[in-house]
Amino acid sequence: MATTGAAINLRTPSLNNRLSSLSLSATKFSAFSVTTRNTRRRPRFIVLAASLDAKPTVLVAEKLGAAGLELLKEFANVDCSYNLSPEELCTKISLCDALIVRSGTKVSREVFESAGGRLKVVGRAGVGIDNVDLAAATEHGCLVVNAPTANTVAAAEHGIALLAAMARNIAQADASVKAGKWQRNKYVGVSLVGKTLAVMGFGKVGSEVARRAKGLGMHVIAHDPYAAADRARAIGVELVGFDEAISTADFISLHMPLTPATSKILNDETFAKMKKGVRIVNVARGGVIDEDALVRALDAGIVAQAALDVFTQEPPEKDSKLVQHENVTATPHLGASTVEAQEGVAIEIAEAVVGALRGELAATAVNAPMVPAEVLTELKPFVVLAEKLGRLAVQLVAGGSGVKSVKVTYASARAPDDLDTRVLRAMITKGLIEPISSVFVNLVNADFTAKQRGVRITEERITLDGSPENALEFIQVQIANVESKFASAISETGEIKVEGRVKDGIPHLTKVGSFEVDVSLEGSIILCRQVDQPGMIGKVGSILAEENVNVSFMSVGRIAPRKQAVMAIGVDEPPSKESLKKIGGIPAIEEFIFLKL
Ligand SMILES: NC(=O)C1=CN([C@@H]2O[C@H](COP(=O)(O)OP(=O)(O)OC[C@H]3O[C@@H](n4cnc5c(N)ncnc54)[C@H](O)[C@@H]3O)[C@@H](O)[C@H]2O)C=CC1
Ligand SMILES: O=C(O)C(=O)COP(=O)(O)O
Repeated sequence: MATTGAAINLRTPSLNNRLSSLSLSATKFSAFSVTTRNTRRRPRFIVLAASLDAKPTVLVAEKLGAAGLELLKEFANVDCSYNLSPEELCTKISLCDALIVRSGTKVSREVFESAGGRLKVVGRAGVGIDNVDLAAATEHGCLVVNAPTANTVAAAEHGIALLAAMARNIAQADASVKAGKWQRNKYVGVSLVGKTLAVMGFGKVGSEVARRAKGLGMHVIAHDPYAAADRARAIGVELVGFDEAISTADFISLHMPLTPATSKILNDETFAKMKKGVRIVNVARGGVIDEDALVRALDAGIVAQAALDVFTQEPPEKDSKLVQHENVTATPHLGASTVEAQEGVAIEIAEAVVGALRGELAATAVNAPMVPAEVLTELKPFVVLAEKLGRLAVQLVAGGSGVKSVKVTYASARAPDDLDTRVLRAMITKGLIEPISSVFVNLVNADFTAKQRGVRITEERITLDGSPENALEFIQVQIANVESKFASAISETGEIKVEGRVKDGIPHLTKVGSFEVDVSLEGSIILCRQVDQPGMIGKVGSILAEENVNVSFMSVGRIAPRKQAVMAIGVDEPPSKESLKKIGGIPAIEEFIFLKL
């Protein structure tokens, strides 16, 4: 039943008038299309999909570098309110489009729930996002971005500072001198040179610590289940297993994130495996150490000293046994606190937040796929196509059918692993779900929302021959086990099927059911199935012209001359019910549907 044939394009600024006088027939061409240039609008790549007509409001809840604040102020109203109580934060948040925090603010589920859907982005001006409830953010479609690079060196330098200060009792000796004492024998330290340092977590900070420790003449080993051995080898570090790292080290420096898997990773059991007299530095997160177990290990002399920048509870209790321990050096979470790092972090997070509010995909998104900028640029028109195909497909479903199973097919000459379809899948989901619910869907919550609504989306790749110049040839969306309001949208295999391509940067609908059409996906669309005969385009065109509805694109796909045909008409304005009724009343028209894009 598939239709074939060439398409011709006639470009004209006022198509309706011409159509009514020309009464064009489709009989000469198995596919015929007319487009007007002036209807082209640059599709905006909206990820957060919220139109910010007024200036957005950004709540900055912790101190941020001046350069970052300036950047934010150019784009948004900035409310700097520090030291808010959890209740105050929940009250304020419903008036904010974005929130910027550091490690001192808990962005809990209640915050997202109190936001009433307005909060679109949380910016973490730093690395660790353990203070943000990511699951709640994702469920509420709120993007979380961080500033992962600007404080790396500062944190590594602080780690090294603590390492050296601990080994030479700097803090204790300083306090002693200030107390009027001169205790040269008490504060004899240990040397770093030749000692083994185990870097736990060989990421950005860990590898910078390793590099610096090598410069101090230390033997550096590292443990990181996800790090590449060649990256470690390149700086002369051997990657080893967890037990080997902790049992051979004279010094252990922690640089992994706090996650359920790393929570209390140092505990009674693991302290027991360490060399007696080991020294520990923690610039990561307090929660990676069982702090009570550390106190026991310090008391038992298993751990000779600890230098801690981070604590499970910040600030810790005044009488915390750990902080008060004479072999503990403590700093108040200062790892990222250098002038340089704070300026860098502030700029990094301000750019990420403004970009996200503008609808750009954030490169530092924590709860959404991170897609390289060049890939995004290439996929942009397909992203628009994907959403519109989803939107069209779901509007073709007959009421009460319930969308449960959707298959998306991507046809491309690219190798499957050379095409990142996550953004496309998210946008198809957005298109499918938004027209039938009040849920706001974006790249962040698309998969979650689909799952929650019981919509199963499967993806399939067709690898085409030919040059992989274009990222994609076409995208097909099929909805199985449903009835359609427009029977012609059901394919030979029984699913609702729509297919689209990008032509000249503009998304086009190129197939409905088994009918090949060609209509640019702008404005809205009328689909009609009719008996193929002369004068049909003209008749429909004149009805639309009567009420000044501008036709942007028109195409007819048919199975055979003078048999059934599907006419797809792109319109800039939605026609009135009366006009649609008149179109439906044309004797040769068997069924029709009006679809909003
Ligand atoms: N004290 C402070 O002010 C600062 C603290 N940080 C903390 O340092 C942590 C590390 O920061 P970056 O190096 O920038 O992050 P990163 O993401 O570059 O590195 C973390 C590394 O930990 C590894 N890892 C994950 N699970 C592990 C496990 N079970 N065992 C060993 N390694 C594991 C990862 O594979 C990754 O290579 C952050 O999560 C943050 O909590 C970061 C900056 C400043
Ligand atoms: O970036 C991180 O993970 C940090 O721990 C830095 O925290 P801060 O921004 O100084 O509160």
